[in-house]
Amino acid sequence: MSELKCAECGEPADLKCSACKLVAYCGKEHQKKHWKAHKSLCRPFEVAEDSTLGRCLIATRDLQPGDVILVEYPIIFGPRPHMVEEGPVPCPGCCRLIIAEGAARCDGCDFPICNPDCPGLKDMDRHGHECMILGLRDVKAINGLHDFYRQDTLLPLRCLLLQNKHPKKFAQLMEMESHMDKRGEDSELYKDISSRVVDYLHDNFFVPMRMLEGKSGREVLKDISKETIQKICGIIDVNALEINQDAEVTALYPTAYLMEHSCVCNTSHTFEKSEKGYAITIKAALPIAKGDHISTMYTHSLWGTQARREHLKETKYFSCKCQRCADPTELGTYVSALKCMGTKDDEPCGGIQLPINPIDDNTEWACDKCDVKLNNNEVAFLINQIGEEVDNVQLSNPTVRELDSLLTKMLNFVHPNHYHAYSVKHSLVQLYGYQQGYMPNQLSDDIVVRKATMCRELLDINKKLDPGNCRLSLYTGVLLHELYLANMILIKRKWDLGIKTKVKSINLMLQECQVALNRALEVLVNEKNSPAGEKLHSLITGSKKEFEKFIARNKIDLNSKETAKVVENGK
Ligand SMILES: C[S@@+](CC[C@H](N)C(=O)[O-])C[C@H]1O[C@@H](n2cnc3c(N)ncnc32)[C@H](O)[C@@H]1O
Repeated sequence: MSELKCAECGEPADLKCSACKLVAYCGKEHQKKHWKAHKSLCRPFEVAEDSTLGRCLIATRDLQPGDVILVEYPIIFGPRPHMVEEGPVPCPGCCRLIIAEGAARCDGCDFPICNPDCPGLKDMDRHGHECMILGLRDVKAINGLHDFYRQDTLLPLRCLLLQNKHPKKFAQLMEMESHMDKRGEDSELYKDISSRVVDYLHDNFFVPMRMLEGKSGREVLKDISKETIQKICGIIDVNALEINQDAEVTALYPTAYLMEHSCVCNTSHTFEKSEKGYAITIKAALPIAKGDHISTMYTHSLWGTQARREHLKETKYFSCKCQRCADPTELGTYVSALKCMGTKDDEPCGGIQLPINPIDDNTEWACDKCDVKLNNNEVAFLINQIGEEVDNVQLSNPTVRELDSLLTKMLNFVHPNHYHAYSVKHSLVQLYGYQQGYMPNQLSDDIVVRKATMCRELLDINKKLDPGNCRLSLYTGVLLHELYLANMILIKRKWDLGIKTKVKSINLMLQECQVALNRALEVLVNEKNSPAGEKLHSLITGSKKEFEKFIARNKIDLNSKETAKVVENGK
């Protein structure tokens, strides 16, 4: 007789839910009846094996945007595994950034901490367990804190510690892809991890640990081999997710890691706060049909194809061939397009250069108006040079004038939608109206119009690159808010001159403001746990109240005929 019991009536059952295989029923009728209760728990995907992707997730039923696909807790989490040579470091208890010099020290291991009452210090799922190992080194550092207390090695150590405390979780972890075949002993990465992680842990903590084990006759950790530590570092690099809330945490999840990459992914995810154990919730961001692959994005949506593919190859060891990578125009955005330098009848030809086959690393770039061709390396060289200049200017706290002139110079070489131009324009729209000399009352109408136009252009790019608002919601939120502010400057100027809603353009701008503010709050829903998202959300909520007061004070009817038109277009 079946050991399974029907989830509806408790009678013996042999019909398992085909989607999650976690519950069973005595028959179809009870399965149907139980669906309402089971729906939110049922996992709407199965794990499949693909010859290119490895394991991946396939939808087992149709999903609509907003449908929950998965909620789960991490197997392990800890401070980001990147070495910090100077500047703030994460507290091992809570991962919040602290200045190590002069910080309080942990009673158990002497690592710099945020404060002695940090609850994570004694928590065995956070610092508590590793502290026992770290405390075996009896030397303390006064100077050279960054070399001596290496928070970047704590996550690999926490992974190693799972083998005794949570052997099942350790086994789950070790099943993940590490790509050790591509990170062999001769690779720079292997050598770097050998000295940065393996030797550090061995020399400082595992040598005294083995001595103690010898004396006590009790084994603390079975496997501390360099192969296992290297593999764990590979697993972290390939599978871990970054949680950037008020602390910089890196976590590994038991199922979420199986999502494949796509540059136009169909899910979004959010993390609960530290108190709730950093549970991840993955939701459909676009309609997903039964049989579709469930995907996320491993790289930056606002990089061009060359940069994204190179990053994926270097860090995740595969060549992306997704719909966006395969399209020379990148979904009609032209974010990698160049201006052709060729001439026709002694005049600039006015054409644009695009890669002939963007998923071929040796592709040529051809002009749509003349015969000039460039090779991929020449393009990479030019784009890297422009990128370096953009980074240098952006880091120097630039003035509007400096950014404007950088943009003008850059537009001799790249399409106005190029991602480097995008980055400069995104900064500019946030400086017009804020920087001395460019305060709202100092801006000419032309500049305000320029700000609004840039916002609309960048929003159009965001919509094409990230239709499900999975990755660019903060960028989109900022742009929608700046569009509202630009419109309001123009509206108030015209209002003061007595030109009111009779004028169609003012009506349209008012309606665009309303749509922009509502949409901005909508797109920020998934950012509620990020400090930047929270701040922006409250700023926009304030603007919305201001806007509503303006509408009420001036008795404006936003429901005139054109409203429907604008709302439709804005959606
Ligand atoms: C986080 S893991 C995903 C799970 C993995 N497929 C497995 O079987 O464990 C990331 C790895 O999956 C593979 N992968 C993910 N997305 C891919 C894609 N779009 N094309 C090719 N390989 C992909 C790559 O090997 C990549 O390093």
